[in-house]
Amino acid sequence: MAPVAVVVGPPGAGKTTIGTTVAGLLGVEFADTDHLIEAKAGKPIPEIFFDDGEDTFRALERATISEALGSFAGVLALGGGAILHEGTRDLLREHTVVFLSVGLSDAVKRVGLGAGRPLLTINPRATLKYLMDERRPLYASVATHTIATDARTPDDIAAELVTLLKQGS
Ligand SMILES: Nc1ncnc2c1ncn2[C@@H]1O[C@H](COP(=O)(O)OP(=O)(O)OP(=O)(O)O)[C@@H](O)[C@H]1O
Ligand SMILES: O=C(O)C1=C[C@@H](O)[C@@H](O)[C@H](O)C1
Ligand SMILES: [Mg+2]
Repeated sequence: MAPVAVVVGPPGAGKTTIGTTVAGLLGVEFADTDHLIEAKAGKPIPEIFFDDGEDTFRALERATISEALGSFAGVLALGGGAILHEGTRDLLREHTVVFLSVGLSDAVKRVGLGAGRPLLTINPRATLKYLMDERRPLYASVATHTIATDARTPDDIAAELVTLLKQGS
């Protein structure tokens, strides 16, 4: 068993929004690894970062993704930084992985002040630019499909993704 699609991209790319819509259109379940991790840890992500540190969070994230890749058949959205972990990138080989790309100005509008995002609490715009520049090649390296999302509605993006999945290309 494997997800019909794994959705990756930076904070604000629309992974949760598009993933939920696509799952609805396909009649399958949607899951977000951030929520699975919070359930497993019994506390919110900012608390995991604060109490245990980012390395512990990334290890927990990798274990959660590994489990979901083998047991979940719906649309799976990953956390924005999941691809930073080499072990997680390795897990994604052989899966259908969709990179939702977004430029800095649309991402900033969508993320707002970064509330609830532990890595974006200070100067969200500059931090987001840094994160996106660092991560873009990593998202691209795991992606089987890339969809540009700037200035497009979630419904339009979701429809393109469903078409890509149905084509199996
Ligand atoms: N294509 C879009 N156009 C305009 N707004 C969008 C678009 N996609 C998502 N949004 C809005 O941007 C915000 C962030 O979207 P969403 O939570 O889906 O992103 P995400 O990639 O899951 O982020 P995170 O990595 O923080 O989980 C939401 O308020 C959502 O409604
Ligand atoms: O971009 C990131 O590194 C993160 C994104 C969120 O989805 C969460 O996984 C967490 O806040 C870390
Ligand atoms: Mg999300």
